[in-house]
Amino acid sequence: MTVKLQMLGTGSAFAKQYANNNGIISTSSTKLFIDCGITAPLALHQLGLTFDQLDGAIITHLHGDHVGGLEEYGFQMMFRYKRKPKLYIANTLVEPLWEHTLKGGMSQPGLECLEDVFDVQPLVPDTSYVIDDECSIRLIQTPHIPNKSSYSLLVNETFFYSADMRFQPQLLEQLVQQGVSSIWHDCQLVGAGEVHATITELLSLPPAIQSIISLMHYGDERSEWEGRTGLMPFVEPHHVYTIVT
Ligand SMILES: O=c1ccn([C@@H]2O[C@@H]3COP(=O)(O)O[C@H]3[C@H]2O)c(=O)[nH]1
Ligand SMILES: [Zn+2]
Ligand SMILES: [Zn+2]
Repeated sequence: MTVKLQMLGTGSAFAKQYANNNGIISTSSTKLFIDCGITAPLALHQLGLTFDQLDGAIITHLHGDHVGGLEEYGFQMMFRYKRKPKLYIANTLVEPLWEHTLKGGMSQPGLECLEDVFDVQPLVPDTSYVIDDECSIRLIQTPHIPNKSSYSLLVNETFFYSADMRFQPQLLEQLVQQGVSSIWHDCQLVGAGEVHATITELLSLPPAIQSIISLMHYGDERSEWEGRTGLMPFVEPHHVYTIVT
């Protein structure tokens, strides 16, 4: 049972040296985007991949660096590849993703809801879903923007992918106690962490937790922080990581 994760990009929403923090999670039989932001179509192309090589996407929340590539993904799959990709998304985000994000560009006769474009798999948060023999996923609602739903992702109950979330030391502690052995966390290197965890906050975690954290969703200042992130390495874009063995 092996699950791999390759990041198309590891950058913050405003980063220009690193593409949006979007990944491709894969098992021997399934390949899914984790988020599909503005830069995802180009980043995918630069990796030598095409949309039809993926089975679908898992979506964490509705910011452009996480969903801004879905219009092109949906249209390419519809008109070029003639197949509906799976869209794993929290049940609370199905309607807003269509009404507030995609409808303006995608609605036309025959395309009137998200289900007309994607094979929508609405996920109930805190519930585990089997993707295939090797992989299960569970969404956990985590705080990001006040009054907006946003989710982190637990893979096989052992790998935690924060997506975008504020510093939640108690949650991280609890996850470790429940058996999580690897955490990929978004990280704001400069400025106040209003909607993301800052590096200063993450550096305050006990060494035992830091030692299982890798940093993603970082800004273009990354090079100034090499060697200054405690026990927490940066996730490298394009590197293929085995996240579950
Ligand atoms: O209240 C807010 C809302 C947003 N923002 C910025 O806009 C970005 C949107 O994508 P993101 O969630 O990856 O990162 C966010 C921040 O960089 C912010 O600083 N404060
Ligand atoms: Zn983001
Ligand atoms: Zn966000």
